[in-house]
Amino acid sequence: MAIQLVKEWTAIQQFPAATQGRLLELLGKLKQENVSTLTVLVMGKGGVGKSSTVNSIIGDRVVTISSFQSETPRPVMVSRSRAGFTLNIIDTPGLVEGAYVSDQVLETIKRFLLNKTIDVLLYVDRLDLYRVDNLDKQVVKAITDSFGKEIWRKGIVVLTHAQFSPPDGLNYDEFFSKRSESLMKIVRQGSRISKKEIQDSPIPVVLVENSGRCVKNEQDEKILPTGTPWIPNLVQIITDVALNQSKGILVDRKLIEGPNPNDRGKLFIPLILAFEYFFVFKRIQKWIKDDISRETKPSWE
Ligand SMILES: Nc1nc2c(ncn2[C@@H]2O[C@H](COP(=O)(O)OP(=O)(O)OP(=O)(O)O)[C@@H](O)[C@H]2O)c(=O)[nH]1
Repeated sequence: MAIQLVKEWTAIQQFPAATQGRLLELLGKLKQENVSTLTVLVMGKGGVGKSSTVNSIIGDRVVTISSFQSETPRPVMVSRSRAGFTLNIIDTPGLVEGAYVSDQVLETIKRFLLNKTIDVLLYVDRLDLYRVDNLDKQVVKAITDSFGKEIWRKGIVVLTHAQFSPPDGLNYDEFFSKRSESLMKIVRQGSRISKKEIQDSPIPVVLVENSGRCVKNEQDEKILPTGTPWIPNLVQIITDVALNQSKGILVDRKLIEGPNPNDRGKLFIPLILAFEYFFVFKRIQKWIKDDISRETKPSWE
């Protein structure tokens, strides 16, 4: 097995002091909760800004932008450590090829993740799009079928291109909430998570602006149109999700090679049928037989 080289997270010093302070505070919070490693999986369609988001979080060009044009797209894990804490971010190739979810890409991602625990899933898409379609649903379904619907309890929907101006007449917050709602509907449908489940543990939707032209505040931090410095905001939500009640998803052989994790209950169907046959059907049959044998013939027969 190859030894994973964990580099020191020196690029954190590239961030403005305010961002650096906030990030170190969040790492401290994780360590306080006895979390010393965090593995974040980044997934989504091609070209939505997955690699750019990884680079933005690390603060350096650690993965090549649009690097997955080669013939054999492969996931890449970037590991950085700081003050005894290790952050692993796994960038993955776009899941869609042509008009379909690529089984081959999905398979490569699953095998890459073998024996790793996913603490947080960043499901990346763009803010500046108006529609969701069946392909989006298929992407969510493919992720769910691969890792089980519990993965969404560790999920964050990340919307890139946040510095986008909605067309005339549409207010930014309104556009954002419409886009989030339609994406959330797709996540619900693709993962077969009920409305109630989502209400009980909502999946956060977080804005990101990877462009070098992102507006900055007085402290030199990259901000969203709402004024929020987005890097500490994203890391804060990653921390919250990592520390939530749900356990991380361990990608073991059973998960990769076994049946669809959402269909596991189906294994019990033959057992339930056998139980019904012997304990319900057979018993009723016996009662009827006993009843017939006990029956006294009416006098007119
Ligand atoms: N303006 C703007 N451009 C972005 C943003 N995020 C990514 N881009 C650009 O979008 C293009 C695709 O970005 P990538 O980060 O390579 O997207 P990806 O999802 O990793 O793409 P694949 O590797 O093909 O799966 C690049 O030209 C980026 O510079 C963003 O938030 N704002």
